[in-house]
Amino acid sequence: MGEEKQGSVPVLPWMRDPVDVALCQECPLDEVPCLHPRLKLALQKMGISKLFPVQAAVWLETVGPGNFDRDLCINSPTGSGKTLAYALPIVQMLSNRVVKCLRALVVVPTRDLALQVKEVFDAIASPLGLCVGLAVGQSSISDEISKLVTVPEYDAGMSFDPDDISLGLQLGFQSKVDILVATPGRLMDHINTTRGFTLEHLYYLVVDETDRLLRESYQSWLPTVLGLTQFNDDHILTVANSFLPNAFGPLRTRRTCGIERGFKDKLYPRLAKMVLSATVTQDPGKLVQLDLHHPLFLKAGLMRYQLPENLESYKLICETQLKPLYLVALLKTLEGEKCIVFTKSVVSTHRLCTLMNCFNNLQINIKGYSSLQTQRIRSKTLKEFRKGEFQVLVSSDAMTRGMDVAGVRNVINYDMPKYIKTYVHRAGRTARAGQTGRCFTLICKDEVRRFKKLLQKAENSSCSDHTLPSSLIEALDATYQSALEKFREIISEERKKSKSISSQSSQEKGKRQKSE
Ligand SMILES: Nc1ncnc2c1ncn2[C@@H]1O[C@H](COP(=O)(O)OP(=O)(O)OP(=O)(O)O)[C@@H](O)[C@H]1O
Repeated sequence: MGEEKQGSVPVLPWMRDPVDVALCQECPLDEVPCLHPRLKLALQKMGISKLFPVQAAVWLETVGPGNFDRDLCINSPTGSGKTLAYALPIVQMLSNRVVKCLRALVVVPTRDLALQVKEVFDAIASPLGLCVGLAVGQSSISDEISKLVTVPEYDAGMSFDPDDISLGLQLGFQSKVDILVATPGRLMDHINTTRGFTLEHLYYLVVDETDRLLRESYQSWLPTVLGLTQFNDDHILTVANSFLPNAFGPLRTRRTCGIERGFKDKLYPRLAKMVLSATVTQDPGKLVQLDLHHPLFLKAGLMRYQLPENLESYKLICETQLKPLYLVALLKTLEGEKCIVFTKSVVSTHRLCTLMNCFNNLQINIKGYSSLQTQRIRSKTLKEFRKGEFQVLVSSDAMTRGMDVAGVRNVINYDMPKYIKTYVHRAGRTARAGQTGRCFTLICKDEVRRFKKLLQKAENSSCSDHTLPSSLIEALDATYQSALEKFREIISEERKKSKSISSQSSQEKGKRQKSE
């Protein structure tokens, strides 16, 4: 995760004059203008009685007087409720749709985040009769397709010639979903190969964790999506209309460059976009890819990066070789509270988990969570963590963007983050939705200055020293030494195993090459 090079004054003019979300008040549901009664009921069922400031601000710019006239770029702290901020207006706007077709696409960087976002949509969209789909590659592609598209009867069993997608054949397909939550890779699979999957009727595009998604191009998903939603071909529409006169009916969404929703004398809807993150990029080269229309920048606070209001940050200074010992001591003092421990890489995550599990009588349940694991294992681990079946989740950064786990009271940076962005996203796994939380960072003396400089880049970042009783450290020392011995044995076994596997596979490769 690289830090951007430019200074803190944004280059793009629309970023220099943001709407301050913090000036927006929380809004009780009774006072939310035009809120659909069933949407209100669904929110109440979720235990929500008022909109958070960012949700109220987005509502005003979308459903409210703003009427989606401008695309929104939203920079609001972790845990401030960005998911509902974009989900609510989409569901409200689609609540009076007559025919089901894919109208809203939400793109997120990871599968687990997609599952989380889908759950939020399900809770508010189902009561309004809207269907939400998932394209994340969790199940087989055919299974996913069967949940996304209805294949016309006349077409069932017909073999598919990809060079022969005539419009007539496309017409009988029907979307089974109104809203789709997708990761970029699987989205591209459907765009490229799933018959009947079309973005032609799309009204709303959400790019969540925008800065992360813009960093990686994922098979050019963004230009592809934008290209497909600017579809305009009168000839094809004429053919379509003569083939099945009422096939499109109220769905017709011809997109023509320069014809915009909500602007005078403009007849057809444009694709409305909402892009969000707690750390929105200021890089004009990246932002331009989103092709935002008259963008409105909604931002909380004065500084570029903001930590949650009720977060307390602490530094715990210790010698590098004693870090595992201090971590165990710290966890013991946290007495069973849910914690996420962040390391610098998947390898460090594996090693730290292994070492921690070598401690005799630790009485703390620890599990690793990383991209080295299969999706099934990761989902299982996350489920157990949510249920509180174990206390400490050890992870590296990539997988935890946007993760919302109730009751996480502490975040521990076992390795100091290199960038403030990383600190913001890690620390943001706690102190969510106005709750309190603590973020501890383990550092050695040499890192103190660098750490202070890093935190100065964020609002609400005051950081005190945290000390542990020396008696506790001394008491744990012998256990630590024996844990280290066990750990070395395990690691050397693992090395031997991986060496023998790699020599076996190179022998097999050699044999294959000889026989060819
Ligand atoms: N209006 C509300 N009232 C009460 N709780 C809410 C409200 N809106 C959201 N929440 C809760 O706040 C938590 C954080 O919301 P969400 O995950 O949308 O945050 P976020 O801003 O997207 O954070 P991140 O930047 O980390 O992704 C969730 O548990 C959500 O259920």
